[in-house]
Amino acid sequence: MTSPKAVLIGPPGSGKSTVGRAVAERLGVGFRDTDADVEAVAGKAVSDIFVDDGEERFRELEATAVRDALAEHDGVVSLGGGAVLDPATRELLIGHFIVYLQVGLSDAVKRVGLGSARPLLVLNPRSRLKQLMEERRPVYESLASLTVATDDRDPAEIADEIVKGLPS
Ligand SMILES: Nc1ncnc2c1ncn2[C@@H]1O[C@H](COP(=O)(O)OP(=O)(O)O)[C@@H](O)[C@H]1O
Ligand SMILES: O=C(O)C1=C[C@@H](OP(=O)(O)O)[C@@H](O)[C@H](O)C1
Ligand SMILES: [Mg+2]
Repeated sequence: MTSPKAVLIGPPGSGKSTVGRAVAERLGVGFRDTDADVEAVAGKAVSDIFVDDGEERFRELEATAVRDALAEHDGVVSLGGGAVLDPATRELLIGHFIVYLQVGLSDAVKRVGLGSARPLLVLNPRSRLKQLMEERRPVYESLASLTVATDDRDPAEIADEIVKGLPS
């Protein structure tokens, strides 16, 4: 049975997509990002799915993308920040090696910027991000096999720490 070497979770701007790719490179394995998988299935960007079809439809596509990635992929998988809100997804994550990337509000705000690529943060990004981070922190903490701080650290250093922390 295939199983990912690591599954990255954490809020938007914690670096899941960037660091996940770097971890996969270090391990010489493939990388999957469930947002990219959703975009491939829908044939459009996450932000367009939110606008055209609504968040609920995005969450359905996301739950399926996560389920498929966990079942099929034996490299590194990065989830979207909100994927863990789905109870069925949380259930499927049990038993996997889950890496929680921690980030403080000010680094997260700097990293996500003011662009519209993250539709949940289009209106008032700083306060929305603060709210999301506070609501979700207990969920991320409850799932984590390994927690890695990312503030004031570059992706290479974070990826090295994750590789060192993987089970042998
Ligand atoms: N540790 C880091 N330090 C500085 N910038 C980072 C770091 N990790 C990611 N970034 C940058 O922050 C932005 C968001 O990163 P991304 O990997 O998309 O985060 P996530 O997938 O968790 O939302 C990208 O522009 C990325 O280059
Ligand atoms: O936190 C969220 O609910 C979301 C995070 C995004 O992914 P990143 O965490 O990779 O930015 C993306 O899945 C979508 O915009 C919703
Ligand atoms: Mg991402």
